[in-house]
Amino acid sequence: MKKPNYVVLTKDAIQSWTKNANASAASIGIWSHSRRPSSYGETDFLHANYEFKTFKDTWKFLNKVADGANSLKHHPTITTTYNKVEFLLTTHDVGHRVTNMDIELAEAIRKEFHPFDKEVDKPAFEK
Ligand SMILES: C[C@H](O)[C@H](O)[C@H]1CNC2=NC(N)=NC(=O)C2=N1
Repeated sequence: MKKPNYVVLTKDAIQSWTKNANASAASIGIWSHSRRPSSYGETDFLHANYEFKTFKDTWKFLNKVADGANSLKHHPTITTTYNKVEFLLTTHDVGHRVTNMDIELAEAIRKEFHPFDKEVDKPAFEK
């Protein structure tokens, strides 16, 4: 399969994206950039946690994300338990760095979350 032209992003470029993305988020769906050792060596990734009202909503969302990832040909690492979802986004093809494709996928995830955003009870001070 043909691979996209990946652009490995600088720390500053990633930071400016997370800052902008998080400006409109409350406590759910905050994106951050981290680096940690893994079995592949150092791994750079974008990270976020999401929360839903029900298990059913969680999987409605996850199925949309799966469709989006398939279209983009870029796939997230997902950990999910009941109403919680954790994403790790990194680009394997360039040695586990954060690229333009991770940002595109993160944007697709953020978009899919919109219909669910209002449903989750937020602490009173955030309402
Ligand atoms: C050929 C195909 O597009 C590539 O193997 C894609 C598939 N999905 C991918 N997903 C992620 N997260 N990183 C990749 O490097 C990657 N590569």
